[in-house]
Amino acid sequence: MDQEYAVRVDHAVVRFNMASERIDNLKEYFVKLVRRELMFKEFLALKDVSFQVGKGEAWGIIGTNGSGKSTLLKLICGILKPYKGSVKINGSIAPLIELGAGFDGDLTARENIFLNGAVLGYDKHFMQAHFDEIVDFAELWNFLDMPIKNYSSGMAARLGFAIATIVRPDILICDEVLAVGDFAFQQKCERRMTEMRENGTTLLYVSHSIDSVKSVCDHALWLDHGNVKMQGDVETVGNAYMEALR
Ligand SMILES: Nc1ncnc2c1ncn2[C@@H]1O[C@H](COP(=O)(O)OP(=O)(O)OP(=O)(O)O)[C@@H](O)[C@H]1O
Repeated sequence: MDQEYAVRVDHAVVRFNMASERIDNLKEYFVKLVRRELMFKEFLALKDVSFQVGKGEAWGIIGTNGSGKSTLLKLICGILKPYKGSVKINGSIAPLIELGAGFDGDLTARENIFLNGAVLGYDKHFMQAHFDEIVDFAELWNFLDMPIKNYSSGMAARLGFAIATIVRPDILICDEVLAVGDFAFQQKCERRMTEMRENGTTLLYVSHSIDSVKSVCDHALWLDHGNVKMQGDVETVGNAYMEALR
């Protein structure tokens, strides 16, 4: 019964330490450290977040700038560790979080497809078998031998999305990356997310577009200053959020 969840977050707290004064060089840092003059200001990006995502569910994570959405996704992917609380995952995760995080700017797109595949745990043969499908989806046949550093952010997002979704993960995590794609590509991504959902993939999706969240997700989690303001079905939570923004 307990294995029915894909993601379970229990009372998670994420803390960042920020130096509260400007330190100009390493020497000054150590002098202050030795004299115990170094002051840190703790900042809780997530204060007490609990929610559970069932297998096959699609959750939209919504909230204003700085409310903790990306921090929550990074916590779920294991990029960040909770200061308190716990995160449990059932299944393989494909994170699509930071644009080009799995890319090397000096390598060509062709090389990066294999590199990114390896990062996601897939061998060369698997990537070779899916190569055409990836490039077709990203619509980047004419730019395959260009180094990724010359790609626009939208082009890099297309390629990242095409790779992350070809591998059919159990759990797909998408941050705002899709926002940099043009409208036609956003529509294409939404269709693919819906199709993956129909095949049982669990989805966590951060977006500022409530319409997009409503069209792809069945649940929503509304974050506000690092706390859960509301969670539940996407219509109710999405509408309450829109109402609060007015
Ligand atoms: N590495 C870090 N060090 C210190 N503070 C951080 C760090 N990463 C994020 N924060 C802070 O945590 C808070 C939440 O950031 P987060 O990126 O999760 O917000 P968000 O909801 O995704 O915002 P946006 O809608 O603007 O993308 C912000 O106040 C941010 O400044």
